[in-house]
Amino acid sequence: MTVRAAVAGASGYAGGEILRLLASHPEVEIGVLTGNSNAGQQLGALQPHLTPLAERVLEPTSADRLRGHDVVFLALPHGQSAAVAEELGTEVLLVDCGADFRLTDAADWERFYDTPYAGHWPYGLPELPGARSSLAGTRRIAVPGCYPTAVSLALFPAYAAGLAESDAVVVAASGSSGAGKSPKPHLLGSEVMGAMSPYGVGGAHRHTPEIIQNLSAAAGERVTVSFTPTLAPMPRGILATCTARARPGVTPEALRAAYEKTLCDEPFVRLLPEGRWPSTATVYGSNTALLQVTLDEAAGRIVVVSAIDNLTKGTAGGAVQSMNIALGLPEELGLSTIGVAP
Ligand SMILES: NC(=O)C1=CN([C@@H]2O[C@H](COP(=O)(O)OP(=O)(O)OC[C@H]3O[C@@H](n4cnc5c(N)ncnc54)[C@H](OP(=O)(O)O)[C@@H]3O)[C@@H](O)[C@H]2O)C=CC1
Ligand SMILES: CC(=O)N[C@@H](CCC(=O)OP(=O)(O)O)C(=O)O
Repeated sequence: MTVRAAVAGASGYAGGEILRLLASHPEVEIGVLTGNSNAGQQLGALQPHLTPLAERVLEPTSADRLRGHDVVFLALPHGQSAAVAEELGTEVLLVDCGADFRLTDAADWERFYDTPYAGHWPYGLPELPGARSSLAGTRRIAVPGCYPTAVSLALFPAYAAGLAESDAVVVAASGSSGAGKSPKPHLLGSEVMGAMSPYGVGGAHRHTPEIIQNLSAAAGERVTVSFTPTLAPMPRGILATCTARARPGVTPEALRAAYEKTLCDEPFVRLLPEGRWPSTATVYGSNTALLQVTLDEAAGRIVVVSAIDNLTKGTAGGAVQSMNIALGLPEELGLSTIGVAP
């Protein structure tokens, strides 16, 4: 099978990472690439690491240009995908890396985003209970946010096994590429280098309802989440430290056994051997989520640390993994679990 794929937002970080993966996907042929302010430019001027595609020219983003492909990846700012989706028929598989179709509750959307609620699509985190069956054969995929990927993979096994009380506390650090390529004052090199800074504190970050949605579905009851994101002086990576009160009687052995049982067949989630802890460097450029879990018996809390590359498993890798499932291809095709070191 040859799958012809277009990428809208090819000049951005997410679009660039999608192209890095598609360029070595054995079943994909790369079709039209679009941008906005950079339309008309050669890709080589914007994404110089994508050498085989350097001479490709970006077209303006429009449904007409994206039509006629088997798959269209949308790596556009929030609020831009719905209009494109409406114009493209259901014969094309649309994979949206933005937030537009992630939330099932319109009220959550309206609280955190400033465009009208567009609806929800099958959610592209295949590891969550029931996700693979909703992705198989679908023509619409909502790729999760990068923090929700790291946090949901860390905590869903504890909730699905009924081991955690329904309030979680998460502190996560992200590399600066999570904020996209367009210039922002707090992302100037001199502001980011040498500092860790919190933002979106106190329930204000828009990923909070998405994390709650995922953990509540796994738990079968409403889970509350206190989520504190921080910006770290690195280009890529998320390290999420996630804790929840353990249910009475939970032992370290039962906790570990639940994680082993839930994750043992997952190609892209790896529970590390006891005593080893994840780090962002290890997953750089790979589609792997690394996890470690322990029980802090004195505090009565489950502690899970997860590391992902925000652009790979946190966006483009998750998008390609979900595309593979939707098209009936082997889930691991075109995706590497091998990182880059040092
Ligand atoms: N960065 C990350 O870690 C993650 C990003 N995402 C999501 O992926 C999407 C893209 O993010 P990211 O790549 O980081 O952002 P960037 O700012 O790096 O890229 C944005 C892209 O969208 C294009 N664009 C901007 N405005 C418009 C518009 N009005 N109409 C059409 N195209 C437009 C830009 O084109 P041009 O440059 O030509 O102006 C560029 O190609 C976002 O929805 C983001 O939330 C999801 C998970 C993680
Ligand atoms: C460091 C940084 O700024 N990260 C981004 C999250 C990136 C991501 O996953 O987000 P989307 O929901 O935009 O797809 C943020 O906190 O807004």
